Amino acid sequence: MEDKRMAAEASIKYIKDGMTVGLGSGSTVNFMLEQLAERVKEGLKIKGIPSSLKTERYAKQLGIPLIDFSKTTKIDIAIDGADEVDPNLHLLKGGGGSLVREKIVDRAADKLIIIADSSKIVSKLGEFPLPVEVLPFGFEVTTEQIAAGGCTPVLRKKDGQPFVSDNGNYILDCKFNSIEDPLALHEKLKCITGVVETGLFPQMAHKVIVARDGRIDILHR
Ligand SMILES: O=C(CO)[C@H](O)[C@H](O)COP(=O)(O)O
Repeated sequence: MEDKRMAAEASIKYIKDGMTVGLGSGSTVNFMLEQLAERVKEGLKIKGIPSSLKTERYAKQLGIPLIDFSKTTKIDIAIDGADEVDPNLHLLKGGGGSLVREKIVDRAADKLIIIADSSKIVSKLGEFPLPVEVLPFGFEVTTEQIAAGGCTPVLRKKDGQPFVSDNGNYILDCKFNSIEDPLALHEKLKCITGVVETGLFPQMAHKVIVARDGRIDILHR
């Protein structure tokens, strides 16, 4: 937890006065929100665009000013977490189930900074089951088609019921073990009707701030 907090703190210096800031999701991002709220109290002027309802609620509770995404398409910087980061800075995300909105916000940003502890750094993506958001309609068929690609999709559940994303969809956690080509796999999955989005974020991160045993490393693409 301390490393997540450190990585979060190291990202704050990239947020400058006047910026529109994409706010990712997850426990590491929550540390960033807490520190950002402190800067806002000290006078930093920013507008946040949250990437999930959870982040929106927490940012509001902390007093971070938000702007309606329908009012702007320009995001200066986005700060987000990740479940896995490979040596090319390709990301696997969506452990918290917010991958679609995260991808929209992160892609819209001029710069995407990922904050993580060292447990997220891997040589190959895929040990963490890949979250794939699918439409509830016909999801059994979609599941079969995804499984034919060489993985075991498991419908994410919460309190015994299917987990429902902020967009009203289901999440399939797909264990691939090792993903050779993240971009190719993403494109293949996106061709399946019923797949809304995958948790693969290839070629998106500009910087990854990693904290390991109290030390910060910055990885660049
Ligand atoms: O992609 C995400 C949510 O959909 C998160 O960024 C990812 O799961 C990392 O979470 P945490 O910071 O809690 O380890």
